[in-house]
Amino acid sequence: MTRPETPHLDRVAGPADLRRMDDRTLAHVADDLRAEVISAVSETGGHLGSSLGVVELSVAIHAVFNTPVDKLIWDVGHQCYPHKILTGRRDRIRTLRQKDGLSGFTKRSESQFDPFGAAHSSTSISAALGFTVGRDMGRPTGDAIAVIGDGSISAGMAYEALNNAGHEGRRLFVILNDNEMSIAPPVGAMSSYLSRLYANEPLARMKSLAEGFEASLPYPMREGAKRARQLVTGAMQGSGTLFEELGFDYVGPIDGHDLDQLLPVLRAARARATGPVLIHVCTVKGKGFAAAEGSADRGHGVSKFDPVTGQQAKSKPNAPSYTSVFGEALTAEAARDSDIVAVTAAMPSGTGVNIMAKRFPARVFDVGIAEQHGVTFSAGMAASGLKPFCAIYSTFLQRGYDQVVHDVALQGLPVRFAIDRAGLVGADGATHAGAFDVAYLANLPGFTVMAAADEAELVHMVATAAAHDAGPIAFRYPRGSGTGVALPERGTVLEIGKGRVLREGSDVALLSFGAHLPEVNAAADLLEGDSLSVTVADARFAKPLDMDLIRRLSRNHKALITVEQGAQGGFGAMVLHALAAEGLLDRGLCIRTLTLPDRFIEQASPDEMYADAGLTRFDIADHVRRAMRIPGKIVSLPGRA
Ligand SMILES: Cc1ncc(C[n+]2csc(CCOP(=O)(O)OP(=O)(O)O)c2C)c(N)n1
Ligand SMILES: CC(=O)[C@@H](O)[C@H](O)COP(=O)(O)O
Ligand SMILES: [Mg+2]
Repeated sequence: MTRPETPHLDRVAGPADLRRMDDRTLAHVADDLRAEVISAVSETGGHLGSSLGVVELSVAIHAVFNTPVDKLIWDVGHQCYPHKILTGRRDRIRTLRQKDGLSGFTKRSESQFDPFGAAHSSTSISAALGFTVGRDMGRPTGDAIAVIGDGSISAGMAYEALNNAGHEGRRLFVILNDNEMSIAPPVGAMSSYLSRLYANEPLARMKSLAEGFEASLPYPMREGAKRARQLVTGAMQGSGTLFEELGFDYVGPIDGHDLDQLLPVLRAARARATGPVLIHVCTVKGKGFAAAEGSADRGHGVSKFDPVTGQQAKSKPNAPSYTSVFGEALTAEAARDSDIVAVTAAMPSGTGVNIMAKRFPARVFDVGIAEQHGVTFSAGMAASGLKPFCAIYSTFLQRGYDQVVHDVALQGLPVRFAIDRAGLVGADGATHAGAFDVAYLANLPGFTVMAAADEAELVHMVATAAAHDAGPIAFRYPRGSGTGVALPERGTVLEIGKGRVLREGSDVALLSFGAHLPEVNAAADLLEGDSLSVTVADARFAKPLDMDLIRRLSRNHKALITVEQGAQGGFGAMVLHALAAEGLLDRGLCIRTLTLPDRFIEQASPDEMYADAGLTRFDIADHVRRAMRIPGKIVSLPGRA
């Protein structure tokens, strides 16, 4: 595919080159940069819309601030592609999100221009404040600049940071990148508040710096700023913006695609700020690429596409996604039981609850990026007698863990946790890999923890969760397509704590928990080729464990191997504890617990990631052969500790 001509961008090896350019040239660089982002992402897929929205902002920040001495922290980091191109990574930008390629997020190990890694939202202001303290305590660090989106600033953590930063009063820059979009349209009172500020155009007031700041702006912006200040002050009857009430100087809103506004405002702020400043920048998600700007999610996450038409490459899966099966099954249960409600934290389509929302809009709640609140809100609804399904990705639920423990588990409330993206997810990499949920849930008293081996099992688990009022219950399932099994007309309520045996053998028992079952079955086939007689069982439950099944497997086989798509401390650990407690390990049973290794797995395709983790069918078979001491058959498994 022909690549765009980018003569101005070609002159930029790093931000220092931007600082030598005049403002007109910077505008040309921005145009080239936009073309380069579109061209690169058309080959890799990724977070296109957010990156296109900050092209001018990326140029302006690097042109005005002294990065990497000044610390630029992108919230979430999904909008960092222009930043990567400008900071010496252009030659690798077409490896984005691939094995051994550039991360799709900021990453400390990748560049000195990424001072703080991210991928989960709303951390940037806290991290930036940390850098300012480092600076003020003599560390070799300059200014700290956090760039945070209107979606991400709706999270509790961002308010905690604003509150603390306003109180600290240290010189700190927060740039609010307001594109009036999250992944879905943003929700909540904060979003409405920002829209009202947005409506107060034209721009600029800055309470303590106001006169000097306005004087430093070029005419006619100076006049606009003065007018806006009077207008806003009048309109708000003398009160400041929320940010000012929190101790920040507020500048804005300004047009984030106009370098003639961005550059002078950033320069003035940099020259004059003595305390925390919030610069409110309005941008368009997907800016400059019609297919992105015109799509419902503004090109938030795209697969490879035609850079001219924007047409995305669509793979044709031969099975529905787990997410859509969950959404349909939940909707079917909700149709039968009007007490069922659902909660999502800003991911209605990612979690599939949008399917229920179409039919029962009043019973589906998008709380914004607010996992902690989402969990306790669900707990409150459960306490009132409703049946909440709290649908949150495995890694994002980590953020609501104390709420899971303190508000749900401790009170024994029947919140149903639908945990999508369990296991390795591919291109988003380690930050989004759902590795820990079994370990962090199965140790909680009273919790029931299930994992779906295929999409039909998922339907049964939704029915089981709907029927389960005895306490909290969770079911996990992976990203992507199911296995293609036939789906039941209606889910069957599973007996709590009962697994199932899928094939009976006598030498070795493979006890699978969750969606790795096809790989476990394939390993069993390999082992049967070695004349081993193999039992394959699907545990279904990590808690409570099916002790009858585990006793039987441990007594009737020479080896018992557990397999799961999760970290150490999860299902295998539960089985080991139970076996040890019953003295079943004392009789020479050979047992192995196959989990993800004790390290983070870098981005690649899910299959490549499981190979890296040592969890392919060949790895499983080799573990069995080693356990059974069958030398000579073992395939080498280098370095997978
Ligand atoms: C804790 C957490 N929850 C959910 C997400 C998923 N997520 C990634 S980007 C995003 C929307 C962010 O919106 P905004 O900050 O406005 O940035 P924009 O995409 O509009 O540029 C969401 C919900 C996440 N990364 N982290
Ligand atoms: C940046 C972010 O957190 C989301 O956009 C995430 O990449 C979505 O992942 P899925 O594609 O699995 O929904
Ligand atoms: Mg946004």
